[in-house]
Amino acid sequence: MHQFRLLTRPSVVGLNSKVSLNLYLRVNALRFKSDSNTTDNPENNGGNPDEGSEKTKDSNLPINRPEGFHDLTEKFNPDLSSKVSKPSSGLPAMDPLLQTLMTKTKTEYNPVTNKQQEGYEFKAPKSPKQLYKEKLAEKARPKSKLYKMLPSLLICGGLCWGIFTYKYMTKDSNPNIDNDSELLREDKFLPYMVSFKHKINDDHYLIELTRKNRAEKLIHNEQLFNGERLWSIEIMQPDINIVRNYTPLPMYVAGIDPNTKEPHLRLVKELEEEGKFILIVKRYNEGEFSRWLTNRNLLDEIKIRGPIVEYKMPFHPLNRYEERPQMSNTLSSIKPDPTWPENIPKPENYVFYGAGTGILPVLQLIYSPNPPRGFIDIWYSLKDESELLPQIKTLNFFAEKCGRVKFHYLLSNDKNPNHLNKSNIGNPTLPYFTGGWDLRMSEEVFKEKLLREKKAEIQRQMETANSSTPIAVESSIPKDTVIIDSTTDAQSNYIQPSDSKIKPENAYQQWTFFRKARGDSTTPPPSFAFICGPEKYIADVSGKPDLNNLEKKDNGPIGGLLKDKGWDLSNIKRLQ
Ligand SMILES: Cc1cc2nc3c(=O)[nH]c(=O)nc-3n(C[C@H](O)[C@H](O)[C@H](O)COP(=O)(O)OP(=O)(O)OC[C@H]3O[C@@H](n4cnc5c(N)ncnc54)[C@H](O)[C@@H]3O)c2cc1C
Repeated sequence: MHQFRLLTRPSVVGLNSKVSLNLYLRVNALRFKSDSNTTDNPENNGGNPDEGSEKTKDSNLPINRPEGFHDLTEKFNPDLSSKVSKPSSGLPAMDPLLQTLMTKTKTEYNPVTNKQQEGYEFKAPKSPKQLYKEKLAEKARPKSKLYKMLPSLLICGGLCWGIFTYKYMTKDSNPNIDNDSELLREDKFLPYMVSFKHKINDDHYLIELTRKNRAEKLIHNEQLFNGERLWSIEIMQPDINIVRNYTPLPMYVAGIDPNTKEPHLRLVKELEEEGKFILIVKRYNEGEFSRWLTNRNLLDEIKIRGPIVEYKMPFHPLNRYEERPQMSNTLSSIKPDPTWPENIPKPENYVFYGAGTGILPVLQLIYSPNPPRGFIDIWYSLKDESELLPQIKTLNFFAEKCGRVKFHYLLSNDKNPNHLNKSNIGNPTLPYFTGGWDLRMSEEVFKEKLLREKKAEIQRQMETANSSTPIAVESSIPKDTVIIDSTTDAQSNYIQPSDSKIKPENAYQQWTFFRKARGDSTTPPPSFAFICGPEKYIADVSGKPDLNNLEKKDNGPIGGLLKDKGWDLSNIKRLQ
């Protein structure tokens, strides 16, 4: 019974024939040994030695016939196992070696992984027909999506590469293609077009210029106009290759009056409004360029380079604080100035002497966002009032009403000469800010002011409080502190009192009720002067400028009216 079980097991688990045979022989050897032991032991046979010898005869058959495996399998055919031996008292003990063999890991036999196997099979070469069929089957096999899209992807890639190469190669060769995304470039003329033209009087024109493809160019949020600098543009006349400077104003045409045909001008306030500006051009009959420019028609292209910075406002500590609000088209919408810190030097005040189109730089300054915080006294010499657009006159009036500027119009013609004279020129004063020393000084002034305020507050409290509860205040103020009277404080005229409960709604209210009312209406003395106009005008007012040097620094000696009043090269700027 046991013999049969062991014999059949290799075929069940699928071990290879060699292993089966080996296992079988070893098992039988053990079995026979075990059987012989059993037969030798009369107890195991139920004490019958004859029976035991008979059984030995039967069970020894495989040893007597050792010819081969086939004989053994025949002999131990499973059918023979039905021959049940006489039951013994107990199962025979299993040999430990046999047990380990039986528990050995059973692995599936795989001929492919058998490296020792050698094949001598001859594979006949495939016939052309077979090969053809295989090729067809290969073609018919379904392909991945990417594989199918590969040709289209390659074509697209090739096309993109071709377009890019073409654009790159023709980028600079074709000057008419506008590849620049800037509104203005200092080193290159960019295309603008005439978007509006209006004749102001016989020889003055208003021209609105708009950057070509402006909407695309606004993505960079370029801010051209800022009251911190005075700048102009250079316009090129392509036919005769000459260039002239013009001063753009931060304005654009928002509409046209149907009756007067005059343009409605709006100030450029937001970044989205940039890319447009207006020029006021005087046409000279002998002037080649001004004639060409004023002859341009609507939508004509004009090449412009810039911004050419003519003057940059020097640094002032107030620049770090809130800006002065920009002018507006209505007086009530001009926001009041912020309350600037008291311990900072006051902003500088200026005087501007301009003639004809020479007034335009100061208009650019006061109309731009972040206009100068100081006061500007403006002396404007002009031949005829008609050369001034009514809307510009109105804006100038608004600026005056906010206490930012004062315009003196000097109308002068051949019949009624009214030139700038000595009486119109004031003396220069020292600037409020000249460097770090000023900051230290102003801090001291501020500390003293705080002490003074504290003392005043405590005195008020003492007056109103019950006499039974005196407050010890004097101890908080150092004994050697010098208290300056508020009327001598240089800052007091400039800064609106911070404890004021009524806040002005606009710049006009701020000026009228808070500053002017306190006797602040007098023109503050200027510490810097600008002179701009025709050559002769500049020479008469301040002497002839001389820019013939590498740094383009004005070395021309001071002269004219300004020299007599004590001005020098350090506090003037001649814009020619
Ligand atoms: C920084 C700067 C900004 C300027 N901004 C403007 C501006 O916004 N609007 C504007 O119209 N011009 C402005 N100009 C002047 C402008 O650049 C030209 O000089 C002017 O248009 C004349 O050029 P033109 O070629 O027609 O005349 P030109 O051929 O140069 O001169 C011909 C004749 O015109 C007369 N003339 C030329 N210029 C003046 C002048 N300024 N005053 C009096 N007579 C003159 C002279 O008699 C001269 O002989 C500015 C100049 C500078 C330097």
